[in-house]
Amino acid sequence: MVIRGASGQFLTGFVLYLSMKYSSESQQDLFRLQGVLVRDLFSVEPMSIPCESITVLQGPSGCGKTTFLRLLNRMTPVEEGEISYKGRPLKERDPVQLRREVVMLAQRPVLFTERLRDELLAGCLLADRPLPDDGTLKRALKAVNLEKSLTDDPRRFSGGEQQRLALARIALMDASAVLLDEPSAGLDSSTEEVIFSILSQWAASGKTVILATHARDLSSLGVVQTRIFRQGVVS
Ligand SMILES: Nc1ncnc2c1ncn2[C@@H]1O[C@H](COP(=O)(O)OP(=O)(O)OP(=O)(O)O)[C@@H](O)[C@H]1O
Repeated sequence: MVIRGASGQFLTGFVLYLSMKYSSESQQDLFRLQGVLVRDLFSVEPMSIPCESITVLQGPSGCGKTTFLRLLNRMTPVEEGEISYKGRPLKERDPVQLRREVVMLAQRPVLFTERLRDELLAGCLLADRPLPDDGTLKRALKAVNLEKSLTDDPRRFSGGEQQRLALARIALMDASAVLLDEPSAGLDSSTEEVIFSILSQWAASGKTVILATHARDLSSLGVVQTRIFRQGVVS
């Protein structure tokens, strides 16, 4: 009786340990970085990026923020160290599928078409998702505070409007993580605030947001973890 009880307790403890380990690696942390070193540019202290969080990358121009973002969707290969995504090595992931889940928004939004409707659908086509109807597209525009007709030409939009269009396009893709390279660069502070509060809503609704920014006021982003590039080390 005693022996069975003891072994039962051990087994329960062991299973509990395994399930905690599994859940901490695959559910709570979307990315884990260990021993990552990029050329002579920077090294990364061991870090994790939790699911449904906002991580802000800060540092002077040229320190490697864009390069860091590109590591996370395999646009830049990891040469030293290891990055895991959802508990599995990133290098084992199919890059095309990975970039449907971990979507990157470049510093200047790339426009593919001459009609707002097609522009919004372009993300879904890339992500191989069913195409939403006009009602869904209009709701996505409303969520980013963009009052435009679906037949408008996005090439005539202002920089801030194009940036919000790019956010709506990403929202429709239903990505698990979004990498943003200075999403408010060159925009006024009220547009920056709108963009940051959209990112905050994304994190609250289940997306993981990682952005490089020079912005000083991060209050409209809500709770963030900040990673600073200093003297070749990201900590
Ligand atoms: N593919 C590449 N091969 C070699 N060097 C590169 C490559 N891409 C960028 N670099 C260099 O790596 C350094 C870091 O560039 P990166 O764009 O990551 O910096 P950043 O912190 O995002 O800068 P900024 O704030 O100005 O956008 C720069 O010196 C850049 O010239």
